[in-house]
Amino acid sequence: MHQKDVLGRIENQFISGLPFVAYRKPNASTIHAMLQKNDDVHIVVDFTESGFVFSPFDSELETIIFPEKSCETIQSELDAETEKSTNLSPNPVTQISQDNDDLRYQHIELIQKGIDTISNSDLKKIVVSRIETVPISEDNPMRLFKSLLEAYPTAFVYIWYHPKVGLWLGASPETLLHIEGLRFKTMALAGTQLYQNSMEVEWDSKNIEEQHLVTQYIEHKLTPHVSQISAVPAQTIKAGQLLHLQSKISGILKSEHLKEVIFSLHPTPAVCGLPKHEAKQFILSNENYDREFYTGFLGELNLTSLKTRNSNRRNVENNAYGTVKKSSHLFVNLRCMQIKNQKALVYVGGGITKDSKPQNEWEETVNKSYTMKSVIS
Ligand SMILES: C=C(O[C@H]1C=CC=C(C(=O)O)[C@@H]1O)C(=O)O
Repeated sequence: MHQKDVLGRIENQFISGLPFVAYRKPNASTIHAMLQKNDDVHIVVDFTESGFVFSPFDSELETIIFPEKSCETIQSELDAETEKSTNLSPNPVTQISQDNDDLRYQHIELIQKGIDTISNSDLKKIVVSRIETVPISEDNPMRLFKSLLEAYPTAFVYIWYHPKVGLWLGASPETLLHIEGLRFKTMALAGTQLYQNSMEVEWDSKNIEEQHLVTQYIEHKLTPHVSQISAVPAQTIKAGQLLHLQSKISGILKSEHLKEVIFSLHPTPAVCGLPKHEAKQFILSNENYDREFYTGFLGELNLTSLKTRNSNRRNVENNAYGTVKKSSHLFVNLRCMQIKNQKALVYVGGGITKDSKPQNEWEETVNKSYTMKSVIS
């Protein structure tokens, strides 16, 4: 299939009010889409199901799945034109409108409350977030999806729709879990600064410590579930016009049962805080809005693929005996927006520690908001 055919099929699905997801994995050139055949809301029971999952921030709430068996799956390679990045330039942080003054005041108050709570408790980190509402004239979300594909080739770019739940788009830089058989990969992502034409940047102690806390937490939480685990030292990575610190963590799981592994991580300190329970309580009582699926996770769950034994083998007969491998590829739902009533609800947040400076943390959320806003206006 060609890209325009896949985009045409998902557009028809949208017009018909039927659920679908379309996505492109980081640095990949294939668009995948799953089109559900009716508008039932399917809920995950135990994470042994196969399909595409969409899970909210609050892990007490239900995870939605487009089950593989209830969907038509289609795919296409990206057009050459879509594949090359448009290299969006960063919008200046100085364009702050009157509306933004109120948002700024409220968010700085929340950040300060986070810092005070950390100073007077055992909390080490809290990720506080906000929502920004942007009017949109665009009535065709496929164009937004196409712009995201063009702008963010290294991100997990998606559009997800269910008529009974909502319409979401995003370009996430963060893998929650990638599992093939028993092998897993994940990452500890934290720390943010604006990209200014160089990857050779210095990180201050606040960002280094914040990212280190995330790495330690992930290693600690995964230890009971793995027979092997290792983390590489943090590196600077680019996500749109932002830089983050990232450590890659990988190893071997003890069992294929994913539910415990997923929820030992989710929500990670990259989106919630440390200790997890106390940070989540702070968020639910103080943010004053519902994160819904922002900082939840989404992606392929238990999809099967046939791996041939050895593609170099001369013995063609042997190649016929491949092994069926299950794989899951889940991403954290960051740098995302929900489209509702001709408006884009853009979600942004950042990690607060005892060393946070409220004005800097505010500006960080403004910078993060441009990942979505740059494709809207
Ligand atoms: C919570 C967000 O980012 C997280 C991921 C990377 C860096 C982050 C930070 O520097 O605070 C956040 O933990 C967001 O983009 O809304």
